[in-house]
Amino acid sequence: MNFFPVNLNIRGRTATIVGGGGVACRKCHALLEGGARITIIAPRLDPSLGELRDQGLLTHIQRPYEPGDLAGAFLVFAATDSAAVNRTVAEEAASRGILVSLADSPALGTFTMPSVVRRGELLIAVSTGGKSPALARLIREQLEEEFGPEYAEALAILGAFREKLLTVSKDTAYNKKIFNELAASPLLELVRARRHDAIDLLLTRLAGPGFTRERLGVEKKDSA
Ligand SMILES: C[C@@]1(CC(=O)O)c2cc3[nH]c(cc4nc(cc5[nH]c(cc(n2)[C@H]1CCC(=O)O)[C@@](C)(CC(=O)O)[C@@H]5CCC(=O)O)C(CC(=O)O)=C4CCC(=O)O)c(CCC(=O)O)c3CC(=O)O
Ligand SMILES: NC(=O)C1=CN([C@@H]2O[C@H](COP(=O)(O)OP(=O)(O)OC[C@H]3O[C@@H](n4cnc5c(N)ncnc54)[C@H](O)[C@@H]3O)[C@@H](O)[C@H]2O)C=CC1
Repeated sequence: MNFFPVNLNIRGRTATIVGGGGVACRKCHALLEGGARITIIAPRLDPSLGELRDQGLLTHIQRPYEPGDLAGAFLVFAATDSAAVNRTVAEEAASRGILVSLADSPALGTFTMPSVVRRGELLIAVSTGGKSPALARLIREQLEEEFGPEYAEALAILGAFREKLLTVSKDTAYNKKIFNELAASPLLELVRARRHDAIDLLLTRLAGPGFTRERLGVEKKDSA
């Protein structure tokens, strides 16, 4: 399956999960990271999902799925242990033009979930086209070793630096040159070594005195 990757903004949008077991639980955690409003329709909820419900992080409708349940959903997950129910859910989603993922038969849906590494706003997603979720997980674990927490901080600096340069300079060719230089600079190593003064030197040498971490609003104190 040649999937098409996108990054969805689901903040405040409704994701409806039919089924409340282990699979629903995994989807639920990923959805909460994206800021979705979650509705779960299931006669039984896994205890970990019960905790999320008690914390007000999801709405639970405690009964089996009924036609019409998907009204208002932006995304749908058919995640029951019944293939027949999952198919019926997928048909309702399709008739309403809502994106749907089936836990048991990916080819019948319109999307699947990748395995994900997050470092701040850096998002690395791995899909195996449904061929081997176990391999997706293994690759994710390898990536977690390679891409440490320093990427979150470096990316915050790159983002603030870019936003400011774009507001003060309209010279696209010049800006592009500076962004490429900064992305290829030792910024990551400097962040890793917490050499904050050296980072300020690098930023100001590239773009001028207004570009210290303090002025960019991304300051961290030097470690002792
Ligand atoms: C198609 C897809 C649809 C979807 O759910 O979106 C799907 C389907 C199925 N998964 C199954 C099994 C397992 N799933 C996992 C784990 C994950 N599964 C995820 C995604 C996907 N799973 C989508 C494709 C992703 C891709 O293309 O790579 C991850 C990446 C993300 C997430 O779930 O959020 C998450 C890893 C999170 C992480 O740790 O990083 C493990 C490993 C484990 O649990 O350790 C196993 C056991 C080992 C194995 O089977 O490989 C079964 C068989 C059930 C049975 O045996 O009956 C089916 C059904 C089928 O294949 O038909
Ligand atoms: N996508 C994935 O990563 C994986 C997919 N699977 C597949 O997903 C299915 C679900 O797996 P688990 O969550 O582990 O199962 P589970 O048995 O833990 O949970 C099933 C849930 O579905 C609910 N349910 C059953 N009938 C329903 C109905 N008519 N309406 C609403 N809810 C209903 C149950 O109350 C329960 O909450 C498995 O049968 C398997 O085919 C399994 C493992 C991984």
